[in-house]
Amino acid sequence: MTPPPRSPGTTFSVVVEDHVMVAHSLPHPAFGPAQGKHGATYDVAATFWRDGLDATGVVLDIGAATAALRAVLADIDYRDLDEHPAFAGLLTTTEVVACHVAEALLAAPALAPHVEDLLRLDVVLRETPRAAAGVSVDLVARRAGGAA
Ligand SMILES: Nc1nc2c(c(=O)[nH]1)N=C([C@H](O)[C@H](O)COP(=O)(O)OP(=O)(O)OP(=O)(O)O)CN2
Repeated sequence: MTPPPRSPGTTFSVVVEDHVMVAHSLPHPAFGPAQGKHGATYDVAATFWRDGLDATGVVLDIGAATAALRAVLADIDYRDLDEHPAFAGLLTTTEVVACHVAEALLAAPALAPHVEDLLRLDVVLRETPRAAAGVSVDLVARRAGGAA
C-alpha cells in the first residue's frame, strides 16, 4: 500500500490533547493577583504537521503521540513549577510552559523517529475557556540551523 498522492500545498496534521494541573506564581509586576501562588489547569493540545504522509498513511501514530504527551505532562502534573528544575529562573507563563512541553515532546524517544519528517509542532495551553497561549516550532528552520 502507498499513501494517497499529495496535492501541492497540502499539509497534514495530528492533534492530541490532554490536561495538566500545576501550582506556580508569576512574581513580576506585569501580573496582578497571579504574582502569588495559585493553581492552574491547562488543556493542552499538541499539533504535529507533516508534508505528506508516511508509508502507512499517517503523520505519526496517534497512540504514540498521546502517550508521549502524557509522559511529558506527567513530569509537571501536580507539581509546583516554582520548584521544578526545568523552570529555574523563568517566569512560568503559559507560553513558557508550552515551550517546555514542545521541547520535551521533540525529545521524547518514542517520537524521535518521526521528528525528522515533521514540518512543525504547535503546542497550545488553554488556561481559561476564553484564553490560550502557545508556541509553534518550525522544524524545517531548525534542521536548517535557523533555530536560536
Ligand atoms: N501572555 C500571557 N499573559 C498572561 C499570562 C500568561 O501566561 N501569558 N498569565 C497570566 C496569569 O497567569 C493569569 O492568567 C491572570 O493573572 P492576573 O494576575 O490577573 O494577571 P494580569 O496580567 O491579567 O493582571 P491584572 O493586573 O489583574 O490585569 C496573565 N497574563
